[in-house]
Amino acid sequence: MRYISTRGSAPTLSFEEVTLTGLASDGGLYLPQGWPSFSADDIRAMRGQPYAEIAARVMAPFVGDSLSFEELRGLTEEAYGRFSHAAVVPLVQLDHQHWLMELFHGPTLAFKDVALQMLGLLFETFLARRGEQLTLVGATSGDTGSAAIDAVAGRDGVEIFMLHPQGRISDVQRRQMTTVRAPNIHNIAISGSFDDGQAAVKRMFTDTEIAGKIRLGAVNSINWARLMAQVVYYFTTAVQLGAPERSVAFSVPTGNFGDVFAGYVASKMGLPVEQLIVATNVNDILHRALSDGDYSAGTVTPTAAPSMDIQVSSNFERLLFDVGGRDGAVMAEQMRGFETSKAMQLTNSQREGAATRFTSVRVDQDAMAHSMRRAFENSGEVIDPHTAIGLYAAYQADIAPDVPIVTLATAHPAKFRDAVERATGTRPPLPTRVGDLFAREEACTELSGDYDELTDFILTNAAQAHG
Ligand SMILES: Cc1ncc(COP(=O)(O)O)c(C=O)c1O
Ligand SMILES: N[C@@H](CCOP(=O)(O)O)C(=O)O
Repeated sequence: MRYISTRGSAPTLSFEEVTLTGLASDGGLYLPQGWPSFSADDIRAMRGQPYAEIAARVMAPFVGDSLSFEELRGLTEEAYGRFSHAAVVPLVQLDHQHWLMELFHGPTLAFKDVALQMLGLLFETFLARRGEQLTLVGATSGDTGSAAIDAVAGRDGVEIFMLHPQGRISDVQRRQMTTVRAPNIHNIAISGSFDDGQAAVKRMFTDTEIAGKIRLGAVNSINWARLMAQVVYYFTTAVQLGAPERSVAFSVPTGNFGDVFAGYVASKMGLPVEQLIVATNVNDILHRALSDGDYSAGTVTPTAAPSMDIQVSSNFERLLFDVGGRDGAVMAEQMRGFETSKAMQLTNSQREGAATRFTSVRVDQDAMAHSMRRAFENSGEVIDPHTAIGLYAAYQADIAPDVPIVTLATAHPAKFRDAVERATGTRPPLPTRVGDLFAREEACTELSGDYDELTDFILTNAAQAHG
């Protein structure tokens, strides 16, 4: 399997190279040259298999010859052995048509663990094999940060600089990052939004001065391996609900468009996906883009679902490239325009291509709170604000009554205790695996977010730069 950039002028790479590279040197995102496909028999044969086995089967065509199947299965067993639920990603039925896919049983209580536990092991395996080191840079609106830090803390060959928007994430999210003590972990709080942090991180990957000094790697979903690992749970869930004989719809709380894009990949691989419902909060660039072609970024509004407070959705570029005819030159031109004006109009072929699989719903703060209350009162389920947005959209969407609709429960409610308590009157306790979070000491550097200040800080503190 080879990987190509959405902007057409970066070198094509193997899976091992793409995992260690992150963003393409032309500023684009890497995608497989073609989509692997599974037959109905392949999908049927997944029924009853453990999560780690299905994960290895789904990832194998993407990994190609970078790992043998046995090596890959060894890694999936190790990664998913760290989850606190035997099913890894269990399903909970709410009523005759609605299910929750619980993605928060990993070490840091959000869906990011599913991919980042795997990515940490991939980094370790590939770097040891090459005898190389990697400096990871990432931006987080709350969950990627802690999952990435947990996945690499104390590991050889990697260090991480994680940027979060100061004051715009929950206390639990912040402490899950800043209380981890290991010499290879650097937390940075910047003034501004997640979008500001993500823009700085992306710029670092095309900065030749940095490339001359350290090797950078990505933990955000700009890294293809992140998305690959997220494709798996669409398969494990759909086969439990009757695939390949039965089609399933998914409602996905969306920000950076990574999780829902993984669902799109699953459908390209042959999984019968009825529809992908993109659920946004009031930071609704994706809803506007999918409903009337207007992809224009406004300022980010802080909400009670802070992990989705995103206006520039990185992975949307992957979708536009794929549905728009995979023309790197056209995509590069379109994205250059967007980077200058922060606005673009989707072409007709992009709109039509997206409409074949995606629909969208914008969920405001009142609807989100109503959704948390309704889940609690009707089913006794305490759900977090992000999941509530997905579930609200699931009930709004126009899906035939015999099609199961699965909402991705992307975070544990305890991560957002204040918002959950306000909506439901119930304060979820912290699970024991993070029980002493508020007794631990925090460590974090505060920076303005200015690009030169950030890169100076990274180059001054990166062990690799001095190694
Ligand atoms: C809890 C939670 N839900 C939903 C999302 C949105 O996912 P994505 O950015 O992949 O669209 C995020 C952040 O990514 C998140 O942390
Ligand atoms: N919601 C994310 C934002 C980063 O998205 P990613 O999937 O590209 O890492 C977060 O919680 O940090």
